[in-house]
Amino acid sequence: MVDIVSTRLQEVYANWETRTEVKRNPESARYSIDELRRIGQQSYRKKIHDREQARKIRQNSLFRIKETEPFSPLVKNKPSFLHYCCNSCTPASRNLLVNTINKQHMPFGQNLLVVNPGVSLFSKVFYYISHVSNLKEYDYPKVTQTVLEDERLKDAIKLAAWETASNENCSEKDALAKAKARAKTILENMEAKSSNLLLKITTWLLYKLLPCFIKSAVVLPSQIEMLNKANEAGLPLILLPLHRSHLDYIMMSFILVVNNIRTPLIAAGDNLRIPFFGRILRCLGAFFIKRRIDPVAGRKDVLYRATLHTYIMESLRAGHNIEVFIEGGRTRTGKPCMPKGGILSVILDAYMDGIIEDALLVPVAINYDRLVDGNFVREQLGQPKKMETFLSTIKAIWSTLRGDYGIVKVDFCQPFSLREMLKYFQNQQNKLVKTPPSQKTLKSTMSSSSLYGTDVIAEEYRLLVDSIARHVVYDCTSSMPIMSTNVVAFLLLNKFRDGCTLDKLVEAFDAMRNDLEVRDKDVAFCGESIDIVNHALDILGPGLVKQQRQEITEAVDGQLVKSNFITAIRPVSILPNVIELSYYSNTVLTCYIMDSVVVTSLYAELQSQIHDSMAITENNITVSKNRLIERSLKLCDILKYEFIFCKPCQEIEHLIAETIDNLSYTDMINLVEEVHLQEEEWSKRYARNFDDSSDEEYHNTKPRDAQYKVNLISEHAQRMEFLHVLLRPLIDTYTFSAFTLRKLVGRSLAERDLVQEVLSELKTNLDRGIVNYGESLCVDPIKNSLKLFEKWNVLECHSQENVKIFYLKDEYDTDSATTKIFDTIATFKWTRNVD
Ligand SMILES: CCCCCCCCCCCCCCCC(=O)SCCNC(=O)CCNC(=O)[C@H](O)C(C)(C)COP(=O)(O)OP(=O)(O)OC[C@H]1O[C@@H](n2cnc3c(N)ncnc32)[C@H](O)[C@@H]1OP(=O)(O)O
Repeated sequence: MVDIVSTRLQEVYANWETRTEVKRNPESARYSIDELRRIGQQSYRKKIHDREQARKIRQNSLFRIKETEPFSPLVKNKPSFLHYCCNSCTPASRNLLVNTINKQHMPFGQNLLVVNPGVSLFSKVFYYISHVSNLKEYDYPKVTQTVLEDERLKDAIKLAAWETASNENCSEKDALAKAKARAKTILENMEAKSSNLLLKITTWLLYKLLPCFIKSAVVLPSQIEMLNKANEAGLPLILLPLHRSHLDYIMMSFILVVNNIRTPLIAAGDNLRIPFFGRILRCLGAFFIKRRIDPVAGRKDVLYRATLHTYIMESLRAGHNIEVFIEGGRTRTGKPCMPKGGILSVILDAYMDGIIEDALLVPVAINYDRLVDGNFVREQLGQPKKMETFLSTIKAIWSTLRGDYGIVKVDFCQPFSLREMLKYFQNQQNKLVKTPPSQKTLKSTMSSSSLYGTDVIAEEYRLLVDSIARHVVYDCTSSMPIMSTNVVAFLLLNKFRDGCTLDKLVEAFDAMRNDLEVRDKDVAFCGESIDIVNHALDILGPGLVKQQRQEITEAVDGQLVKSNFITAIRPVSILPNVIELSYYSNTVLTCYIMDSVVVTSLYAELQSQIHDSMAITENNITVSKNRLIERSLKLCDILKYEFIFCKPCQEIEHLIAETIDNLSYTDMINLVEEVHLQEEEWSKRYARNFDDSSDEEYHNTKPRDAQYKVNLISEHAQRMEFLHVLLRPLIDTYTFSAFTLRKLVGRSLAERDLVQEVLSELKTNLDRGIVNYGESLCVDPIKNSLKLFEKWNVLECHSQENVKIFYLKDEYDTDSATTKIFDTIATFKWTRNVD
């Protein structure tokens, strides 16, 4: 247990040791500039080289290594399954399958859909039934009574009764009875009733059904072992997955059940409380919560909050594990959403109130070759979400069973101790605020009134919950399995938008595969790149990617000679298909986000000085590092609701500086050190990069500027353009959202209408060729941009009958003021005339 926690902490703050070493031993910070540059470049290149070597070794000895692993017995090759899969898929997929499933393990994990037949005759004939019936059972205590008897809930009931009595003019006794009945109903509608029997039946059913539409469900054996250890630690596990599909919670529970780990209670939106299925979900661990906690905006539903709060607290006390989809819904864009802190804050409350001694938080990332739930294109083009019904669920299940969705990969991150995490944040806060630790302690005494924590929440506490939530989402994103379809979609949209040959695509795929491994990403495919690319193209299908066999003829001695066939590949880059393709591509975008931010800022900086045509002709364009950092910071601020750029414990400025250094190591930009930088200054800055960010001495020394020369050699210019293109669709969305603000001058608009205005502005400009990317027409980023304008105090929003109404703040209620906002964002839009 201690191991898990300490490893986690080691991982999270891995390079501190190196930094502290530089700090402890100032001699090491006194290298010459050249030496430091050389060390930086060498270590970067060595990393790439080591990765490449490791990859080769892994590829050659993959199965030998796996055979010696201690976790193999559960999985065994089962001919009927392989036969079924191979018959139901295309030749390319079959190749990939034979490469992978035929072995005991997938090279990138273990396929959980395959079961060892066992030794007895019964288990050989009825291996699934035998396997499922031997699975471990757990006690899932109900907490109804303890919740209803909780003193704080009783207080909330009295408070709600008092409010009703004063508002509705009824007697206190009647109001109290009403409030009590309501609390009971809320609890009945909410609570889970996990049943071992139903879990086993469902597991058996899933063994039968999952292979109909997915080829394999892969997870690393070492992660399962880690979870098993954590499960045995006697602390509640808080599973925090990112949410992509309805299959997420099914896969999560399935993995836990088949590995004999206690299944959690899962916070499910009450839109899933549909007839029949709702009951089943409840018996499989779902507890239903309102998606929006206060139905009437501005009025807190005290009774509901208190019931939910107490229910979670008591469930934790009773030893349940909890699973929360921290984003509060499925991502519609393929990028992670910003986390919600409500339920996480209750878990923190449970620790602070001493109800649990600690909890293990487990970030989880799940990814699919193809999304089972169809796509979100309708919603992203402004149509309202269709609510789940009994009939729609049946239809969805039926169409899912007939589909081919490839591989599912689940990645469990290392659990981290809530207590350790809080201790760390507390230390950070103490250092920052410089108050004696005794005054800053987070461990509160039992809070007297903790109605969902609301009346005791300090801003500091909110930030703390928020930081943990962001940390979790960051961790999940970093370890998100990258599927073959993600890479292919990413390359097609950003590198080969006008099409390419299959050979070119495979070449680029290979290069990106290496690059992703260098970046420590979880690449969820193996085998020959050509097979993988074909598999991805099959899975994406002709709706998203067009493939055409073309005959190439050559003229020899004036005569046409028949030669080769080539396959031409072309992404379907028109609306609405391109939005779906960008969903798959966006998973990879998060891996390149910092590079793209810096390069986009570099373009913005160049745009402001591009009039110097002499510099271009002489191939002597330079930019200042500080200006680049400044612009990058601005861009990060603009896109702060789109991406979590770094962990809350990291400083974004450092990350940007590091990205600039990395770009210079790849020679895309070259440091012109002689111009401004003194040796001593460089040493200091280098030491600062390795330093604990809280060190006062370094905070107070503002580093001097450095100049970088942009390398215009074609290879580097192409790479730069590629990184630049990645953010252009989003920047277009934000620019036109800012442009539309002028429609609010002197009036207000409902959120839906405002979003429609931005969409139609984008559509008009897409038709005119001013907007180049169809994927810019996307509701989620538009809503995020409105959130940004609210944060910038440009927009104000109030709710009227649960509809958000937007209007401009007084100081921005003019054309010129809105134009300023537009200009701020449009700086990052590379205009055609200089393109
Ligand atoms: C073996 C085979 C098995 C098969 C397999 C079966 C599986 C069978 C299970 C099915 C299971 C389905 C699962 C579906 C998956 C979903 O349905 S995902 C959707 C539902 N889940 C979630 O949303 C979870 C995450 N969401 C939250 O935690 C949200 O905060 C809530 C609780 C939903 C509320 O959201 P909201 O109304 O938008 O309000 P929000 O702004 O978040 O804040 C609410 C309150 O929380 C508190 N709060 C919020 N942020 C903070 C903070 N940073 N610090 C402190 N307090 C905070 C405050 O009290 C706040 O109130 P105010 O003081 O602001 O008034």
